Amino acid sequence: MADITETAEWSALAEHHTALAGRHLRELFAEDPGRAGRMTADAGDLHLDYSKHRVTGETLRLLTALAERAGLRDRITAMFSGERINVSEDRAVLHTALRLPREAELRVDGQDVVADVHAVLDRMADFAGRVRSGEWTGFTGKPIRTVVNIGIGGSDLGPAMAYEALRDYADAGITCRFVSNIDPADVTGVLAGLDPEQTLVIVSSKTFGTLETLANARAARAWLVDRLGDEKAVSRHFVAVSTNAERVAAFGIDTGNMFGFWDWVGGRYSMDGAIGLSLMIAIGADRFREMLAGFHTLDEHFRTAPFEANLPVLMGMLGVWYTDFFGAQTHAVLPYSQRLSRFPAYLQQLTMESNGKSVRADGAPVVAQTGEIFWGEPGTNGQHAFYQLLHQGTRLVPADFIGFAEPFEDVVTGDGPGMHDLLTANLLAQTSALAFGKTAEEIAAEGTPAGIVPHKVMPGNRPTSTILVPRLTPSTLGQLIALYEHIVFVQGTVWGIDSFDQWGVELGKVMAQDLVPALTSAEPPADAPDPSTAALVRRYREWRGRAV
Ligand SMILES: O=P(O)(O)OC[C@H]1O[C@H](O)[C@H](O)[C@@H](O)[C@@H]1O
Repeated sequence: MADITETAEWSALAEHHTALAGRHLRELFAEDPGRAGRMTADAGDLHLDYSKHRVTGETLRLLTALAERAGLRDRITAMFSGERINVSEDRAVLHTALRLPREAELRVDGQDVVADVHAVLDRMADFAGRVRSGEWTGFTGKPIRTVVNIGIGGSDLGPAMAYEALRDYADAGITCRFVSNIDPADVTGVLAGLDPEQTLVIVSSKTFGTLETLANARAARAWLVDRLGDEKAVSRHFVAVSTNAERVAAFGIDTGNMFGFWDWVGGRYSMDGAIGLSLMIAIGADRFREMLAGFHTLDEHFRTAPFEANLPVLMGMLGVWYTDFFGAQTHAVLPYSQRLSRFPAYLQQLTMESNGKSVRADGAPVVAQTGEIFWGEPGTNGQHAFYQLLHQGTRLVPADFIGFAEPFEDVVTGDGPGMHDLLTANLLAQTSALAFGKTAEEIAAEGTPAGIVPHKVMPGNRPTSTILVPRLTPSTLGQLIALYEHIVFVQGTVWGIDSFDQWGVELGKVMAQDLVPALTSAEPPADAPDPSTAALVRRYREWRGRAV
């Protein structure tokens, strides 16, 4: 694989960065006010304003040239057609197939992928419909009122985030709860107060071998059997989502109540397939399909739009710009929507598990910084917590602001304004303040004492994307998720890494299993992986009243 940093396109960007790095967004706007109108792009219902970035038209031209040079065009074709681009696991990467319309055609190794996807969706829709209508009952004949999804990572974050995002559309009186952590406080807290007769547990695990999920599932099964007094109750209250039927059966869940997916769907790319069953039960199959159509809209945009008007390409390459040329370490994502409170956490897995790699797909070391550190909180909460650092800290933190024109339901008291307009005013104020700041002269002119002026200077020149969306719906949520999936893909392509494996999480899992006996054995353990850990094991055992 060629070294991307040795290409003429990379060098051109490095030179351009030297020329541009000292320029302020104030100057860039003063010289070219038209950039506000020009530096926007639309995809589906998403409107992106990227004019408040430290870029000129030339930067964009150079960034898209780098994307071309990295082979992005061919990589897009390869992914969408089912080539095995996940090389370290020798798998195709076809989450985009999960949202292909029924009439689409895609065969991989002779297999009709679209037919397979829709067969599962139809089974999910049938099951979800029966649960929603009350036709599917619990063991004692009562309808289901609460769905508990047990899973972790990609088998939790997607549905948990999306359920929260779309809970206003949950119209069948069924609520969802999510259990992920192996901390017993999680499962205990979630099950507390639930009526087992009206609770459906979905055990979600691609591998069905994940320690946390199996431990939580056993805990939930024990709770159910204990309360209902009959093992036979399990088949009415437990269903599974997995790629591994054998393990599902071994756990004691009827594989007739299992919803499958395939090894070509990565865990963090799976919430729009069977892993979304809890969400589908909450909002119904029609809404779920609207979400899939939203995903597909962005897929088609990514596949076909020219790079200079392509949202994932633009945003992905802007991330490369700040990561590799400005040395930015992190990337804030700031949804101005309480409903998207779990979106940053969802994006952390999507982006950081995908692109947090130090070797390229060919096994050679990477040649540039990879993997932006994603973080964020919904606005306006973040404003009263960490925005101080965004505005006046020493670090450059590019940020995505996501806002919606229409609330699901506004609150207006007295003569208004409504709370939603106040929310949006805050979003716009923040991006403007971050970009343009406030100079010492402006602050002094307000009569500020000289000693205080430096404290109040707002440096500005802090780059942001603003994504405006008409309203948060199943479709626009699907569009937003697909946008970030493809941003990850664009960056992974430039960095030359396999964005679809996650070998880095394995060692800790194995070591945890090895440490269990050291913590629990009757006799003091003979060894530990290292002296520090040995000392901590001793202290833990002491406090647990075990022999040391
Ligand atoms: O769905 P599962 O097989 O239970 O896996 C759950 C999660 O655990 C793994 O450790 C991976 O890091 C994640 O990518 C995955 O989503």
